Amino acid sequence: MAVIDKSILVVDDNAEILIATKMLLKQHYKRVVTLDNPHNISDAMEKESFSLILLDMNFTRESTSGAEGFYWLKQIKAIDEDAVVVLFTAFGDMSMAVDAIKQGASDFVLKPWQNEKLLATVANCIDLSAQRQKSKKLNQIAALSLADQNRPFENLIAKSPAMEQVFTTLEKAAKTDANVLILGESGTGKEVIAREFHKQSLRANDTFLSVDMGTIASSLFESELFGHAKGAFTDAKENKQGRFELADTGTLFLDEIGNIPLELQGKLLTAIQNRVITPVGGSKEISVDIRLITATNMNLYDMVREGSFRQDLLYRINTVEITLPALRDRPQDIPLLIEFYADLYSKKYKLGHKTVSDKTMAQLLAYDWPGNIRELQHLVERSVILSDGEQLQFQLMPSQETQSAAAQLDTYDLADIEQMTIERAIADFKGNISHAAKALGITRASLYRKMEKYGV
Ligand SMILES: Nc1ncnc2c1ncn2[C@@H]1O[C@H](COP(=O)(O)OP(=O)(O)OP(=O)(O)O)[C@@H](O)[C@H]1O
Repeated sequence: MAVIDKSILVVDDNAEILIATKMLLKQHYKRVVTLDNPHNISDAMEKESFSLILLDMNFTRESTSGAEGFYWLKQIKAIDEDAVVVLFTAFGDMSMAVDAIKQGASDFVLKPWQNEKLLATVANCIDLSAQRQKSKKLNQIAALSLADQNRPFENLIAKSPAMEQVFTTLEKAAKTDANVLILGESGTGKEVIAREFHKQSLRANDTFLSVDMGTIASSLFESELFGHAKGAFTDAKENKQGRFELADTGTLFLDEIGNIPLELQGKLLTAIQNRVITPVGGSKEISVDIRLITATNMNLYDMVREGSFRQDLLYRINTVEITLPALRDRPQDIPLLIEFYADLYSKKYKLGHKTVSDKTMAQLLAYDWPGNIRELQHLVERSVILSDGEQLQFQLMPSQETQSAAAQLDTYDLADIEQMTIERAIADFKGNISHAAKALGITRASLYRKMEKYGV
């Protein structure tokens, strides 16, 4: 019979019981650790993770109340609330069993035990806990992916020669586990390409987890990435897995990698190098198997020169490096993208087929597209909704000069001033949302909210 790669801890003051359980369990489980003194439990748990702990209920001679078992159960749960504990007692009764389960034990075994029954209980509890862990992980992934569910589509429009180069690299590198760095202006499709890498990789059937480092408060970076132990800080009410652990066996996409503060860059480097993380407030290292893809619209090479990005981290994440062309540099794709989104939004809003006149298309081709495909997508959506008749009309963003003149308009309306300032910042930073948000003194997330509000 195959031995399962799991560790089990048995705690009992009776040496014969320890020997007997060890001999029995060793035939089925790779590692069985025994302790005759419950005071050593926390040390043992610090050193390794156990899939199950078999715990005696009475340690002091003459003791039959089970109170000690309940005490140690509580201690174990305080160290790891997900620990699977099966209690052992010679004096079990139903009410004690119910109490033990209420206090977090997974099951109860009466001594003397029948080997078959003990093995079945251990196997069931381990299975149940694995299922619980899996569904906990899926729930956390589902919560994180809620925003993704609103993505209108997964298609990729790219026929231009500039994008061909990108696809050649993608085809060569997708099936390897090499780290990938995707560079490019905001809205050029970095996340779309990262997803494509995942879809074409050997991990395609596993999780793709995207984390926008631009929207996480810097005080929470570490716990978001590496997780935290219960009690690690005031709000840490329970153990929480970080994004590295949630993406285990899949792909982790760290967007806006340039936003990671220097102090965390070293920790990130260690995690990527060793594929091992330690949750905040935790003492145990956890191995993670992830494929790392990162992206940014910042110039990481300049940041290395300025000392705000670690060179060793850059060389670790850029094994494969792709720079996505700006939309203005792939004009062949503009008509295809406009057609695609016009069709998508016409169907979405049930507004009938829409077309673009040659004159309008010429204007669109000559336009600079500072916000790249994201801007095109929003413009087409707005145009589908607002254009009268079958032909689409567009309101293109005024040039920087017109924008500056507009900013000097004499108005006291705060909302107007806010909108103008936002438009000016976006134009000044050529659609780079991170830089514009920084200049405006707000987060990227709140800049996006304001852009939505003003229809920028
Ligand atoms: N090739 C493409 N075909 C169709 N739509 C695309 C393509 N590339 C990107 N898009 C769309 O453009 C929008 C912006 O793409 P994405 O979020 O991937 O850009 P980004 O470069 O990651 O932006 P940011 O730097 O702001 O995070 C998305 O709505 C995406 O669906």
